[in-house]
Amino acid sequence: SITGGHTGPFMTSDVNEVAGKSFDYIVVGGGTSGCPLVATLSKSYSVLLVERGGSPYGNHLIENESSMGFYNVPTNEPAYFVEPFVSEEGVPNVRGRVLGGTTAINGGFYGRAGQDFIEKAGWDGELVKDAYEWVESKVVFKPYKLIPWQSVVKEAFVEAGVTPFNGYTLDHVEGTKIGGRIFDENGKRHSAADLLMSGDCKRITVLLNATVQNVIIEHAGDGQRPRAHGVRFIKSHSTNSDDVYEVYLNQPKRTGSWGDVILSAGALGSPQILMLSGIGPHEHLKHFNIPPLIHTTQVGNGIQDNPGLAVVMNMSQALHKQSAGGPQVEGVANGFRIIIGSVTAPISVNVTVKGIVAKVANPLSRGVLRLNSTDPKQNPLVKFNYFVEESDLDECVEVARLIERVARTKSVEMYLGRKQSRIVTRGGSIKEKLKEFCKKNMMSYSHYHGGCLVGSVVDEDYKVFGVEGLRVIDGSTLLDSPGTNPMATLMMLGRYQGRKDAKRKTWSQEKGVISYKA
Ligand SMILES: Cc1cc2nc3c(=O)[nH]c(=O)nc-3n(C[C@H](O)[C@H](O)[C@H](O)COP(=O)(O)OP(=O)(O)OC[C@H]3O[C@@H](n4cnc5c(N)ncnc54)[C@H](O)[C@@H]3O)c2cc1C
Repeated sequence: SITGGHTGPFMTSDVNEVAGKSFDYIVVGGGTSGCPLVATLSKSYSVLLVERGGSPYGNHLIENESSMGFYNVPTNEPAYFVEPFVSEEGVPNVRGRVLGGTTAINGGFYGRAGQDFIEKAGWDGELVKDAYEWVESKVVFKPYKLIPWQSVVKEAFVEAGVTPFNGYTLDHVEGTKIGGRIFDENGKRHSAADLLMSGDCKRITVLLNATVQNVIIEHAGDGQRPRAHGVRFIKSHSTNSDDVYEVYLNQPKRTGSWGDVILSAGALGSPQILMLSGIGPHEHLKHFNIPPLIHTTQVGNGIQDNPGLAVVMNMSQALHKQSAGGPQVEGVANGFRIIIGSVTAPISVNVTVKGIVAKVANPLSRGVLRLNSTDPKQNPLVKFNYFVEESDLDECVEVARLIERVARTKSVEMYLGRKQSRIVTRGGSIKEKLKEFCKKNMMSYSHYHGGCLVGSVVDEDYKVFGVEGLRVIDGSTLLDSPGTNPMATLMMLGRYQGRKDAKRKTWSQEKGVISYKA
């Protein structure tokens, strides 16, 4: 079933069940931040969630840890739950296209952001703690036991100097740790979609397989700021792009107050929808004949990705047989500047490879996102500008050195039965050579974020500057990488902002509402 047998919210792919109706809130994108946000808002308001993908439930490629990574086979099939994209510098990447968003396709490793990140974001520490705990009580699990490769890298990280060993912890602490994960002891994935079940299901409507094209924004005409009134969407899998549907926000009686349209469509999706709604650089929008509404060069700016490296282990055939699995152990090294982990990834049925992967935790290079087309189903153009800041390349050299140190530890040698040959420093250990190695072999760690930065595109309440009733809550708003893996903090953010809204608005208690009609 669409909810995997859970008693969940009403879910439909039938646009006619939703078109023309109105809700207190409309959330666009049922991903990492969107699902906890909807669940939380539903305690006080009626909420529509519009998601371009389908349901994750019953899909064994999503649900089973042992299938993890099979989806990495690039496909341009439009209904597939993994959407590939390639940055303008030619680096391949993926994004989730399914309820649960990227938590339905990711490695599932869960770790909170550090205190300094929370403080810099200006969030309320107590509310943040409550929000993390809420998420953790529902979808986060302590590894039942470490799989062999994870036990080996745990020892190897410590041997390579990633110390101390911190045991099991969800905190962002220096050294080696066993972290949380969204796979339970049976290897079943619990994506952000599961969080919807914790909402008031009677007040949640989930529209699947519907792609939002733009936000409906109207000028009041009396000197007031323009206001979001609803969204326009199309069927994700229809070839007839002329069929456009609308859905609206409620306006409570007697108050001038409205709910919001909230974009939670991720670092690629949210800036794209803002531009398609006329909010962005005017020259760029003009090029696509999009009626400009608010001129801001900031939308799409500041997008970032963490460059990383991966080394695949040279090993015997017998070891190839272990089933695939997500990371359980992570190292926080070089004064929080490097994150190191490992994977067991499938390359075909019954054959997996083992690798060590690491990323530059806080890159300084920033890129830009622009439209490719007015079709919301097309990926926008993204340029991350990897290594445009020389210091990121210097950090990548340290990443390379650390990976090689780990790969050549006794712990790894004993397990694999052979010493790993030099990979990174084969061409010489001179820094310039290592920089070349990094440029040639860098990969994305898929922790990309930014594009609707707090302070530039949205204010500290995540409201889009210049428009009433429009907000963005997802990875596109992050000013910096949380350093560690971002999923925990983005699920927390959805919960956190939902709770802040419950405090901010009391109008929902009113019975009567009048619906806005275009
Ligand atoms: C392969 C991979 C492995 C990763 N591993 C980890 C890990 O182990 N641990 C970790 O912490 N992080 C990991 N990450 C990163 C993490 O998963 C993401 O940073 C995070 O999930 C992004 O959350 P988000 O809410 O910003 O976007 P998403 O979760 O991607 O949500 C966006 C949602 O919006 C929908 N959407 C987009 N456009 C539209 C539209 N126009 N209309 C309707 N719906 C729309 C999408 O389908 C999607 O469901 C990984 C990422 C990848 C790609």
